[in-house]
Formats: sequence, structure tokens, C-alpha cells
Amino acid sequence: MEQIKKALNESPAMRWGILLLVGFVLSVNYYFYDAFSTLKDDMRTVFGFTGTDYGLFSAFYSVPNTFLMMAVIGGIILDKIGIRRTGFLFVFFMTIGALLTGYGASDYFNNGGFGYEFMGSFLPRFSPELKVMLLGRFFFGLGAETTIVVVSKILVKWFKGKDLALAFGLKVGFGRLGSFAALRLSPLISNEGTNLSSAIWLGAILVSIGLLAFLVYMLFDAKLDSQIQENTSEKSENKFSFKDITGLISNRAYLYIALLCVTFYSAVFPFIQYAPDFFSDKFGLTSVESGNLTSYLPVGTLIFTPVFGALIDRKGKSASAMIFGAITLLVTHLLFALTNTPPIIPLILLGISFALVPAAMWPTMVKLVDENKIGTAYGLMYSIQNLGLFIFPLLAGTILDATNPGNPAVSDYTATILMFAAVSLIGLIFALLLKYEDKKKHFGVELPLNKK
Ligand SMILES: N[C@@H](Cc1c[nH]cn1)C(=O)NCC(=O)O
Repeated sequence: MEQIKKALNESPAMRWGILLLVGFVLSVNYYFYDAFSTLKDDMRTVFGFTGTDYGLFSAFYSVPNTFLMMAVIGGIILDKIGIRRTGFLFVFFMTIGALLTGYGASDYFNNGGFGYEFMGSFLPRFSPELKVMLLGRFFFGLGAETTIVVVSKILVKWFKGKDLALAFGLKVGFGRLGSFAALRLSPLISNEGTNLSSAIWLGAILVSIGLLAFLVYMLFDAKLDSQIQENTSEKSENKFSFKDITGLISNRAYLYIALLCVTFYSAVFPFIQYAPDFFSDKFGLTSVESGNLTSYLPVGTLIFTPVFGALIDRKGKSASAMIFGAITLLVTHLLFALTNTPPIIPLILLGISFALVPAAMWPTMVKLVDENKIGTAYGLMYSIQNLGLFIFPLLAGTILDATNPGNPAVSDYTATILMFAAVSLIGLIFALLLKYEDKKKHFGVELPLNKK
């Protein structure tokens, strides 16, 4: 009788070790994504960026994923050519993008370094440093989003049926750790703009170390694949068909989750990109104080997303959790916009929402889609989500400039935050529709994820 070897993913120590490794890749990804929010005012004083320039820089992350559909293409490539090759390619893009952004913000470039003259020779409305930073943000976004899809597939591969929601919660936690570090370190290093480019370079170096970590992961992935093939003598052949996409969007439950995803995150991530500036303008805090205050958000979610994930593994109730999280988000923005409640209170509410919805939303996908289509499903969801991550930072910057003419040092954010409240309300409607659809079609969204 042929002996079945114990595969690497059967070992809990290996599984959690892998989570640590790919979690690091996510941490540096989120670090670079969030490294700029506390630098908004420094970029205004050093580079002369307006609210719209900042919004454009923030939004450029999403251009490849929305207009070139790169996250969905990345997901399709992932299902077709596998984790190692796709992961390497997209972590590499993310690294190139981070290095390019650092270059655009560097003193060397801004003192007439390589490419400065050329970048100044077209589109004079945009400064040379903004143009290079936009290019960098473009490549960073192109790589970073598909990297998250790759990491999600890695977790499904190693954890399916074995604390998957907890693993997803911890994955999100690693991302939040990166955001926390960025919110704390960026303003400290930048020191009111005197070391602005060093603050950005630190992020670029961390992303480069993330590329090395992914190379290490690839060794374990190859080993696991060889074991799976030995044990099952199965060859995984995954042909992409457009029916995969049409199949996904004709599944209403999938569509509602994707629409909740775009609305929920559009009311959270773009808000965070402006939160430090909002806190200092509305509550008179310094950039370090407002960065520290904002950083409580990722810290709270770092702890609570895995806790909620573990609960969902055991008790289920994912759709109800998404509804509750969406209501909490709406209340948060209304408190921020219309009251002078001490900001820590709405921030705690935002933390609950920001922990609950991701803990429930991401692992629910295994209830709706087969594992060999999961990359495409996550990729499509990210591409749809990126449309929101493109539109809303820009819209926020435009509303901010329109309601505060003259690029003042202190701005009134009421209209901008009310816009986020309206988006949260739409998200709540999709969460309710998801629960209704699940009740009708019995996908089991409300059931626990762990196998009995
Ligand atoms: N598509 C990402 C966006 C992001 C934020 N920071 C870095 N990337 C996303 O939605 N992540 C899911 C999450 O809950 O963090």
C-alpha cells in the first residue's frame, strides 16, 4: 500500500509560520499604502501639493486595478500560473513602485537629478516630483493589490477547514500593524517636513525587504506542491474562461459582497488617508498627535479582527456581522461630521466596524466560490473595490478644496465627512441584501467556517 506523507500544511507550526512570513509581506504593503497620510501637510509645505494633488496621489494607487483591471487580471493569472510566479511578479511591481515614489520625493531628484528636466517638460500643471510619485504610486498599486489576492489564496491553500477565518483575521492584523507603524513613524521621521524624503524612503526599503520574504515563502510553497502532487497524483490544470467572471457576477450573493466591499472600504481607507489632517484641523492637534490618534485604529483592529475571525470560524453569523459593522461605520461618520464628540469615541466605533466587516467578508468567499476560482473572485472584488479607492480620495480632495478655497492650513471637513457617511449608508443596504439573498439561496453565509 502506498504511504501517504503528511503534507506541510498539516502541521500547525508550519501553517502559523507561513502566516508570519506572508503577514510580513502584507505589513510592508500596508506600511507604504498608509505612510503618506500623516505627511499630507508636509507635502503641502515642501512640494506645494494641494488637497487635489494629494487626493490624486492617493487615488493613483487604484488606477491600474480599476482602469486596467489589473487586480482581476492578477487573480486570473494567479489561478492559471500559480502562487509562486504570480506572487513574485506582483511583489516585484510593488517594490519598483515604492522605490520610484521614493525617488520622486528625493532631494537628489528635486535638485535636478536624473529625469527631472524631462518630467518638467510636459503637463506643467503637475510638478516633476508629483509626476514621478504618481508613476510610483501606479506601480505600487498594481503590485500591492494583486499581492493581497496572492496572500489570500496562500491562506486558503494552507488553512482551508483549519481556522481559516482566524488566519484571515490575523492576515488583516498584519496589514494593520503596517498601517500602525506608518502612522507612528512617518511624522516622527519627517519632522514637520525637514526629513520628508527619508520618511518615504524608509517605506520603500521595507517593501524591498518584503520581496526577500516572499522569495523565502516560495521555497515552502514549492515543497507543499510537490507533497500535494505526490499524495493525490493530481495535476492542477486551470483554464481561464470568461464564464468564470460572468458566473461570479451573476451570483447575487457575490455581487452584494463585492458592492459592500467597495462602499465599505471607500468610506474607510480614503477617510484614513485624510484622518490625521482632519484631526489636526478640527481638534487642533499637531501632526504627531493626530498621527498617534489615527494609529489607535489599526491597533484596535489588529487585536479584534482575529478575535472576530475566531468567533466566525466557530459560530458563523457573517452576514449579521457585516450589517452590524456597516451600521457602526455610518454612526461613526455622522459623529465626526456633525458633532464635537471627542474623536476617540467615533474612532473606537470605527475600529469595531473595521475589525468586524473584514473578519466576516473575506473568508465568506469560500462559501460562494470553488478554491480553484478563488484568485479570480478576490481579484475581481479588488478591482471593483479599487474603483471606490480611486474615486473617493479624489472626491474628498475636490470637496475639501471646494469648501476651503485658497489651500488654507486649516480646513473645514464637514462636507467631506458627510460624503463618507452617505457611502456608508449605501454599504449598509448591500449588507442587508446579502443577508436576504443568503436566506433565500442557502449559501451558508451565516454558518460557522470550521469543519466539524
Ligand atoms: N485592497 C486593499 C486596500 C489596501 C489598504 N491598505 C493597503 N491596501 C484592501 O481592501 N484590504 C483589505 C483590508 O481589510 O485591509
